[in-house]
Order: sequence, then structure tokens, then C-alpha cells
Amino acid sequence: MSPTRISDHAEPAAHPLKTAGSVLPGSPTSSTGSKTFGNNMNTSMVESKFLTHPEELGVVAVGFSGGQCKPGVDAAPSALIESGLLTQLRDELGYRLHGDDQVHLYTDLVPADDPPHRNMKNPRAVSAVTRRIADQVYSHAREGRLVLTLGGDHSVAIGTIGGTAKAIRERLGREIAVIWVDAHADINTPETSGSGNIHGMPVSFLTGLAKDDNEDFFGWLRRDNLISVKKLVYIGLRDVDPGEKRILRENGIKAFSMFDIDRHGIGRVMEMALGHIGTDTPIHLSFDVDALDPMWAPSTGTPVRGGLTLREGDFICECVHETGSLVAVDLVEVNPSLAPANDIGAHETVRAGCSLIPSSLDKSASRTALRSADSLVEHKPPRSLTLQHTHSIRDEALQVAPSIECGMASSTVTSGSLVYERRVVEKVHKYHWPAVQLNLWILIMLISACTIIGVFSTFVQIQGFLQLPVPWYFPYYITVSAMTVAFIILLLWLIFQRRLLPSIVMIGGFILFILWLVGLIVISVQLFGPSGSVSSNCNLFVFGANPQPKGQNLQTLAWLEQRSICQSWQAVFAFALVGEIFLLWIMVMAYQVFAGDA
Ligand SMILES: NC(=[NH2+])NCCC[C@H](N)C(=O)O
Repeated sequence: MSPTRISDHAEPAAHPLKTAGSVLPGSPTSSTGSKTFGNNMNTSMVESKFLTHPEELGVVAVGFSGGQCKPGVDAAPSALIESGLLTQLRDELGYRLHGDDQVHLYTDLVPADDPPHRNMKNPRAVSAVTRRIADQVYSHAREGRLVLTLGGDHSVAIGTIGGTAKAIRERLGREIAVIWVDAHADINTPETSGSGNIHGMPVSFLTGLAKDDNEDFFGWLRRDNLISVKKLVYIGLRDVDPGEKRILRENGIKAFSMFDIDRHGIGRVMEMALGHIGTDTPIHLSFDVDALDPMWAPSTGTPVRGGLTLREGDFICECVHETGSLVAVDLVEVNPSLAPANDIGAHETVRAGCSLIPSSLDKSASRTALRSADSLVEHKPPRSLTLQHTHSIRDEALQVAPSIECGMASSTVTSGSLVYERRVVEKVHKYHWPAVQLNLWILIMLISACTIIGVFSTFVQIQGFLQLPVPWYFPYYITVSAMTVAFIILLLWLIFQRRLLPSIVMIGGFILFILWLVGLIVISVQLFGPSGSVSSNCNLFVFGANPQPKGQNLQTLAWLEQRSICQSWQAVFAFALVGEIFLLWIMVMAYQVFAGDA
């Protein structure tokens, strides 16, 4: 058993884990024997629902890589700590850190001979190490602290989640929920796994989908350590094995892939993910750095293109923090030795971790994360990003100030001396229009408007033939009706574009309502007015003509023409009234749609 001491790697002064050996004056030593560092108050505004000591952070540094075959992932905790992560958590976010002053390598638990079992590679080592990790995490979680585990490959989550689940059950009698942020589902059973790497299987053991009676092969996992598939949510998936897809489907597991993030935006996805978990459930956040696009985190064992931006990763952490339900966080799969072309990748990946963790512990921390990571390590930009502007550090500090709340539309992230455009996430709001009513409205309004246009155009013509002046309300109503038709065309186009907003309908409907009202009043006055009205003239001379002309003569033709003019007036009045009522209706309908979806 030879754990690597942080001091073997880190700069000598002010390192939180390094000061562990000498407990600060007045700082308590926990019952587990781990020590307390720092004594600032946590400045986070979010009240924790499930932690009795939310200002205390239990740190577990896991230098273990046996869940997969690429060496180097065991060096991640040291790299993260050397970059100042823990110093920042203590000095800037005000956490009191608890933990051992060493990164655990668990060499005492790794057997010399560890042949495969049920297709699993290094099964004894991973089982024994995760069992130990479960104890470590459990001892912090039982004290009511937030637990931070720095991995290691993702197999370590068998221990971290197993430990949290057990402690929370004991302390609060509740089940935990797990948010698994990852490019991979890591839910292969030993039988479905193509690689045999256990870092692709932790979720199946944690949910009981895979089990083994032998204690040497995860048989130590008891019901207390397990989680429910109903309280498991994936975010960022994009490389899921066929067997895993089947498992996800058959168990109805909630999963938000990159497709969902592109479609809904990360804000909506977080709303849905947290909605699925509910507000009364403690959350364990397990963040695999390969959820990020390799542009942001290239140094990881199984990178997959098309991933989250760093800002989206931060946003996920911030949203989870904001719930007040967070009880434990893992950051895994950072592999500083996997830097494809040069060492920029390793630096960037560590730097990404230095942003994610503070984001999950304090919503306003992404800026400080950037600042401290930048100040501690020489800044180099990620490859393949476009240089857009150069700013002085002061300019940058202003721009980086966190302006994003959960669910906000878009943002720009600045980093170092570059400005990177983040993917613009539009918040999509769906309005549910009643299709039948809307179609009926369109049809009736079209008929009304066209009838009025037709009748009054004919009247204008007749006035011309009779060489009489054209009263103003004919062209007026023709224009208003034409505007109504144009409005309907606009609505149809908006429906086609799926952009029919209630506000547009309400404003347009109101304007037309007023215009139609003016027309309706004028028509009513003309038709039913006190003296010489159209209606009384019609009743007197046309409908009441006695005797009514008959036979093929000019008088009959004139009478018929006069009758059709009278009937047209009546039709115009009827349609004007219908149009007016329907305009009122569409305003009410638009309001209901707006209120119903608000
Ligand atoms: N935590 C990870 N990086 N997992 C990658 C898993 C890849 C693959 N699905 C496997 O089972 O081997």
C-alpha cells in the first residue's frame, strides 16, 4: 500500500491537501479520522436540502485506472490538484475540505494475478478498489458533507455511488438520484460488453442489472448500495453500444443524448432532467470528462466527437448545484498522459475539470474557475478554435462575469485572450393552438372579407355607371377586408413556419377589430339609419313594391337589380357582423393559448 502523496507532485505552499498533515488551529478532526482544512464560510446562496454540513467537502482522490486499459488516468487527481482546484474550492468558494492528504493508488488491493472473469478485465482489482472507495465516500456522506471524488476511470463510480446511496439511505431514509453526464452509457453487463473494460459497466452493477454472488466480483454490493433505474438520468450520450441501447429501452431509462441537447437546448434538457428526478431527491452527479467535446477535453481514454461545449458542461453543473439537492460529485476519465499532438490537450482537459467542479459547487464559480486555472497554468488555447478578438485581461474579466441563469437563451464564453462563440441555444416555447377552431376562424373570416370586397367593388362600379359619387366607406371597407385577407395569409405562413405567436394574433386581431367596427357602424347607419336608410328604401320600393313587376321588360330587370342590391347590403351587414364577432373570438383564443402555455 503506497499512496502517492500530493507533496510528491505539488508546489509546497498553501495546498489544501498538503496542509492536511497539520490540521489548522481550531479545525475539527472528523470521526472518520480524516482532517479538516480551511475555515471560510461557503458563500453559495443555494441552501442545501440534504446536507447537514453543506460547507464541508469530503475529498476522495482516486488514482486508479484498472477499469480500462490506458495508463495515465490515475494521474488525474494530482494534475487537478496541482492546477489549484482544491485551493480554489477552499479559498474562493469557502469550503472546509476533509480528506486524506494523499491520492490513493490502492496498490495493496491490486492482485498480482487477475485473470478475466465473465469477460471482465481486472475484475478483482476493480471490485476491491471500488469497495474501498465506497467506504471512503460513505464515511464523508454519513457526516452530512458534500463528497467530491476525483477519478480515476469511470469504474470508480461503483464505489462513489454505492457509498453515497448507502449513506443517504441510512441518514435520510431516501434513495438517491444519479445524473450521469457522459458520452457513453456505461451500462454494459459483462455479457454485453465488447471491450470487457469495467469502466463501461458501472451503471449495470449499480442498478442491479448485473450482479455476481462472489464478493471478489462486486458481490459485496448490497441492496443499500444500489440505485433505481427510475432515478437515473443520462446527459450527453452519443456513443452507446447496441446492447446498452436495448438495456436503456427495456428499462425505460431517461437519457438525453446530444441530439436532444441540439434539439431542445441545454436549458430545456436540464429542466426535463431535473423534472424527472423531482425536487425531493438527493442527487449524485457523476461527470465523465468525455461528455465534453474533444475540442475542450481531448485527453481522455475514449473521446467522441460532437460533444458538449465547456459552457454547456458548466451549465449542467450549475443547474444541479442550484437545486440544492446535490450530495456528491465525481469527475472522472481525465487522462493527462493522453495528449495527441502536444501537451495542450492535457492542459485543456485539466482546465475543463477545474471549471466543471467549481460550477457544481457554486453557481457563480465558472468565472473564478477560469481565472484561477488560467493563473496557475500557462494559458494555451484549445486547438481548432477560431481566434476572433484579442482582449486585455480586464476586458475579459468583465465579459466572463456569469450572466447565465438556468434556462437562459444564449451566451458567449470568453477564455484566456480569445472569445469563443458558444453554440446558440434558443429557448423553444411551444404554443398549442386548437387546430379545428383556428381553421374554422380562417375559413369564416376569408368568406366574410371576400364577400365584402366583392359586393362593395360591385357597388363602386354601379356608382360609376350611374355617375354618382362613391361614398368613402366603400373603398374603406374594401381596404379593411383586403387587409384581413393579408393578415390571414400571414397567419398561414406563420403556421407553416411553426411560429404562430399569440401576441401577433392578438395585436393583429385587435387592429382589425377596430377597423371592422368602424365599417360595421357605418354600414348599420346606412342600412338602418333614421332617414332615407337603405333598409327602409328597400322595404318600401323593392320588397314592398306592389304590384311586383313581372314579364320580360326593363322595369322587371331594374327591379331585380334593385332587389339584388338590397340583398347584397343585407349580406354585407351579416358578414360584417360575423367578421366582427370572429375577430373578438380570435383575440380570446390567442389569449387562452398564451395563458394556457405560459
Ligand atoms: N467511461 C467510459 N469512458 N466508458 C467507455 C465505454 C466504451 C464502451 N461502451 C465499452 O463498454 O467499452
